[in-house]
Amino acid sequence: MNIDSDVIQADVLVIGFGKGGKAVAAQMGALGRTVVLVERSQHMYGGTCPNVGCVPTKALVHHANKRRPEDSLQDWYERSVGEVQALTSLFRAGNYDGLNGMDTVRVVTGQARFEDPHTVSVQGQDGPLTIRGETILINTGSEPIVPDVPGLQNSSRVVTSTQLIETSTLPPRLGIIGGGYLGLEFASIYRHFGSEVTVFEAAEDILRREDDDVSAAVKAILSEEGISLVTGTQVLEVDDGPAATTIVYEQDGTKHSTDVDAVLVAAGRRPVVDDLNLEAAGVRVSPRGAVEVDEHLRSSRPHIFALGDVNGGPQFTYISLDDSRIVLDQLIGDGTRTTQDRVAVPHTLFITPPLATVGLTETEARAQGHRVTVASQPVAEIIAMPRAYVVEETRGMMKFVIDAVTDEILGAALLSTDAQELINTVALAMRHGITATELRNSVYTHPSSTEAFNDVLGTVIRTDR
Ligand SMILES: Cc1cc2nc3c(=O)[nH]c(=O)nc-3n(C[C@H](O)[C@H](O)[C@H](O)COP(=O)(O)OP(=O)(O)OC[C@H]3O[C@@H](n4cnc5c(N)ncnc54)[C@H](O)[C@@H]3O)c2cc1C
Ligand SMILES: NC(=O)c1ccc[n+]([C@@H]2O[C@H](COP(=O)([O-])OP(=O)(O)OC[C@H]3O[C@@H](n4cnc5c(N)ncnc54)[C@H](O)[C@@H]3O)[C@@H](O)[C@H]2O)c1
Repeated sequence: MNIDSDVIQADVLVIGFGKGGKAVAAQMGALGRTVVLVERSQHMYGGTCPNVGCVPTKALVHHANKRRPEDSLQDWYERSVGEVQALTSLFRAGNYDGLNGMDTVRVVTGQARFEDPHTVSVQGQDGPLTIRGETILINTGSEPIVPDVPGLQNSSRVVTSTQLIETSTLPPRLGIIGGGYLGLEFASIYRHFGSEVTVFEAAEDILRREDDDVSAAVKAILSEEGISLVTGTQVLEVDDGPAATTIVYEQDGTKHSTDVDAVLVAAGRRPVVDDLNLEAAGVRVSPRGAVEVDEHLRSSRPHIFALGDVNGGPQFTYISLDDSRIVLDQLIGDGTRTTQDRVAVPHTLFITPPLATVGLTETEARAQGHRVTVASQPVAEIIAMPRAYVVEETRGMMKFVIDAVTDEILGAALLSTDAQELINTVALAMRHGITATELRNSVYTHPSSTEAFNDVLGTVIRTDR
């Protein structure tokens, strides 16, 4: 690493230890470029996903579902939180050592702030430092939005997802504001741990993008599990009492209230840009608060890129990773790859069983002018998939939306055990033009969940003539 009059020089300076930035850092470091990666918190080496996001929450899904009826709720929960924290520590250390252990890469711990378009100052554990980067990557992620509800900001029982998963006391009653990805996943996790859960969603319904049959199947599972979904609601007030917090809300013109022991804010996340002093760098921010980027992820300063949640794109770890491919293509490739190249990007909502989706819904496909064939089955009736019975999870359904003329797979919604894996096969098939008939007639291992495709794709429930 070149040290020139107290200024550290880097070929590549990465701000934030997110997925995309660390992938570029590792690749550029391996090519012999000097890389400095600045992360503001020693608890966040590796970024949101392995520390406070995907990994711990999916580990909690796993632990919550392993609880036996005879286990004490609190003991099981506390043990689970401990095990998940041990796992995240392991991943955190691995992330730090993996990068900092490279001769060409240095991880600096502290808050980064632009001084000019090429210079960043760092305050914190390793600071004060000044770092000059030829190329700079902003990869600072996102943070929870706390809605402007009276009492919410100051309530001692309001928590973010990060705070909740680190608290070893199970809230007997959990209120969740927001019924999106976070809200529904946490509702499922905490219900399985034994909390009474109420979700307050402002929109008229949850999963509005999904077809009615799919969202009805999800809602049936959630409500059979005892999760209360309050939709089309406005939370009016959050009121701390000595023993509980009262959530006052309005639904259908009537005021109601519910007492809870903890309130999880799950109302969306916004890009982290506030402390970066982007004005000093001449980097523009969009009206929605994200770093403005073009399809190659270059900001208004072409040597400064933004990757992951901070650029206002879809907030998923695999999108941040894909951002790294675009940036690497700019730095060392032929520079043709863009955000527009992404097709058939799948998503999974990790309730139990998970809901994984890709492509168009039936409604969207018709709206786009396709004549549609729908193949669908409840999981319990898929004879070719004994795995559902083997793992004792026969709830859910699988649905494929197929072009009735070309046999092209337009989309799928899989509410099923292993759906988070299955959907990647469907997405790959869609990307490579494999038809519904080909996917149906493929040879799959037995007993596996993929075998379901042999049955479901042959079970046409309606087709447009
Ligand atoms: C509870 C939860 C569960 C999720 N589950 C999933 C899931 O199952 N699957 C999925 O794909 N996605 C999931 N997500 C979303 C996913 O975690 C994010 O989309 C992804 O982690 C974003 O990564 P990133 O590269 O944008 O940056 P991040 O991983 O968010 O990293 C940004 C880093 O920048 C640091 N930083 C910020 N400002 C500064 C500064 N000024 N100086 C230095 N460092 C700074 C932060 O401390 C942080 O470590 C989940 C999110 C949450 C909150
Ligand atoms: N499995 C996954 O891939 C996964 C899991 C968790 C989070 N994430 C990512 O993290 C992002 C953030 O998750 P999220 O669930 O916070 O955001 P979200 O945008 O998915 O959902 C937020 C929900 O809160 C509702 N809402 C907003 N203000 C409200 C209010 N005042 N009262 C009631 N409801 C309100 C919105 O209508 C929306 O349904 C997601 O968009 C997703 O990209 C992904």
